[in-house]
Amino acid sequence: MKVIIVKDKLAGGKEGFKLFDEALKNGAKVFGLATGSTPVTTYDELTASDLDFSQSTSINLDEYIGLGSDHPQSYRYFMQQHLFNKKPFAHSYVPDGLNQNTEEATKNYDKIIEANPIDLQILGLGRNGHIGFNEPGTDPKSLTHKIKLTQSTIDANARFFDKATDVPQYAYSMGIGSILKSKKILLEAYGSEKSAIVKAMIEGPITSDVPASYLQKHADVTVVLDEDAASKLEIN
Ligand SMILES: N[C@@H]1[C@@H](O)[C@H](O)[C@@H](COP(=O)(O)O)O[C@@H]1O
Repeated sequence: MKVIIVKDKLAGGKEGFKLFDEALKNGAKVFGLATGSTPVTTYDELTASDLDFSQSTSINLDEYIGLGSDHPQSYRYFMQQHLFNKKPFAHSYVPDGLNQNTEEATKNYDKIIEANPIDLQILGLGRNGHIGFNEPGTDPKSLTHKIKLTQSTIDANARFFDKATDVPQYAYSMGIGSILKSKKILLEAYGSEKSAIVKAMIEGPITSDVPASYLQKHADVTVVLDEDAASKLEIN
């Protein structure tokens, strides 16, 4: 893993932008995208730039089950607000949270990922080490699946909802196996509340207790951290 430590998330957004810029210039066609507060500064850099994604495809990691594209907390809505409305892609895929037929929803999404191999995947990091919504214990070979969110994830995401009981309990998520098939991976993490899990991801054993630790097996991962998120690392 290549680790880049920057002062703050604004500087992190610039590092993230560089990877998108470079990938696009090197012919990347498919971008795997993430939600959460972490990638926002990278998306801000992208929308402020003259990069053109109108011939590109985007595939998002995950979506809450039960929330449609017009729900302000759905990940489709988030992506429209933070990126797609300002920087359109030729095709933008997000799992269909309103499709209650798990078999159909997950298989459809796997077909999309198979037909569009991801050149660059951007990831955030859950406080319990999840990537996408792949909670601890998820099979490292997993494809798209329905997942029951852990209480820690529901609590962490409750800040975006009126009350904790409004947070959906289930989500569809691209699997760890699919994430690891991406050609290049960029993971960003900011803030001291991520420092322990960042250390476990980079310096700890590869274990299903910390899904992000599987990234140690991938040949081309760049981790962008601010000083707080990096504060527990040995290299610091
Ligand atoms: N499914 C998303 C993840 O993809 C994201 O990485 C995580 C961290 O969120 P944040 O970036 O706001 O810390 O939150 C959610 O659970």
